[in-house]
Amino acid sequence: MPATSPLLSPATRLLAEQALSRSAGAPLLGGNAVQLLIDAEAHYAAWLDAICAAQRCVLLENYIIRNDEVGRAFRDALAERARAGVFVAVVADWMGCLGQSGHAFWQPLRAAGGQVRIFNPPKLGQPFGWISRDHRKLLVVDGVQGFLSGVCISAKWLGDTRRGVPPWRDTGVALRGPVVAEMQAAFAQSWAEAGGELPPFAAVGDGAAGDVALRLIATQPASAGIYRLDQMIAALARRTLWLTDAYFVGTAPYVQALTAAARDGVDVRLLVPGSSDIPLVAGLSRSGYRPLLQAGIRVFEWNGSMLHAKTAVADGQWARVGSSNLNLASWLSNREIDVAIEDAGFAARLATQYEHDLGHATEIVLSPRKHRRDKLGGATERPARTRHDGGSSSRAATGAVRLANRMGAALVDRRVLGHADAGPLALGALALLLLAAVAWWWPAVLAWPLGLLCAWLALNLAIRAWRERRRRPGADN
Ligand SMILES: O=P(O)(O)OC[C@H](O)CO
Repeated sequence: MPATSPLLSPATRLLAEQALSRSAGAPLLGGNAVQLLIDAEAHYAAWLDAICAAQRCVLLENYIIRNDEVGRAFRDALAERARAGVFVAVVADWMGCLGQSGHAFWQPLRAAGGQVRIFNPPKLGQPFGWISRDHRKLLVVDGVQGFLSGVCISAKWLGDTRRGVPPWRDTGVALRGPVVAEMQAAFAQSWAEAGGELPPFAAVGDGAAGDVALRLIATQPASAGIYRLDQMIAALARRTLWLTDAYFVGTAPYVQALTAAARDGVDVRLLVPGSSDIPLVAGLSRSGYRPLLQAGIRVFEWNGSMLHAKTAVADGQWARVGSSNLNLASWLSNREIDVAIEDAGFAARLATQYEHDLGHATEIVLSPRKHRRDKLGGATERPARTRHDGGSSSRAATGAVRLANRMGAALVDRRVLGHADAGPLALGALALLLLAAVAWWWPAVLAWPLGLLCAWLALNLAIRAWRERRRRPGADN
């Protein structure tokens, strides 16, 4: 499947290389060194070590940076480097950080000379602009060391020993080599999007640091590189495709790609949280298991506090690690950053970790009457649930999209619905019945919010029209 796979002839390999480059929108870069990072403790140690040793610049972009002991350790390390004359720039997402950290949290860093930009706060003229989030987890230091991951900066990832909550399971990588210049360029785009250009830096180290070939896929809203790549990998996999995801809500084309691979005999596995920080989404994700299981895909639920990793490993040759969840928010509307690695050594390390993770997971199997959960050998009991503070843009979106998909399919008879669709459909029917009752007896309860929504949209459209009218002709060229 991947271009380097020994399973392919040279001609097929060339074709696969072309297909992967075009679908990802990213060329294959050789000469890199990659280190696998497992769980937040290893991440925070490596990230803080790199920040504390920075001599020229630190570029940090993260969806959530929380005002707790972990967030403050990062902020203080960044402030110390800024005081020492290092260029420090931080992009944090407005929605990810909502209720997690505010203006006052960043004051010490700004006072030390560091710069902080909050990505995409609500703006007049963009009533649905909030949907697009900066969901990346990226750190670049001195142009020579880069990190990307699923890990945010929050003590939540470390668990809570007093309450018996183990650390979250998450995955990232530390990178050196030519890819770091690409990571820096990806940060520069987010920085510019959040308010203005980065100052020019001295040339970054782009010399070879190892022998790993990879693609850096830094997506922007609607660029969909990861969406195309995920489907392409499902199409090209020949023996194994092992996926881990925190908020899986597959679209029909993606589920079709996975089921087609499984029906061709590919060993397709999906590892998802058993106890999610968003129980509603976990429940809705579960309702999508049946078509996967019926096609022969093996589904596993993690028994720990929360599985937050976003990884894929295929045919012992290809691996993906990063911030993208397998759902529409990540595929189409967010800024994400992932790395697709074509290296047997790295793929073997990730596959070994996957098998280790399955030792702490419960396999979900179909039974004639209901789903039955089979424990794997060595599986552990599920610990206490995680706290439900903090938010992901994926969460509400994934639940709403799945429910809307089911209802849409039922109403227009677009696809065959199964037993597992009954629950969401009944929920939708109940909600619509309640709405109908409210509209009948208390119309003002619906009319007022609808009127306000229309006024709000009208105001935003008018502002947008006014701005467009004031733009100089040709300003887009
Ligand atoms: O959107 P994610 O995947 O970074 O997840 C964020 C967490 O859900 C925060 O609780």
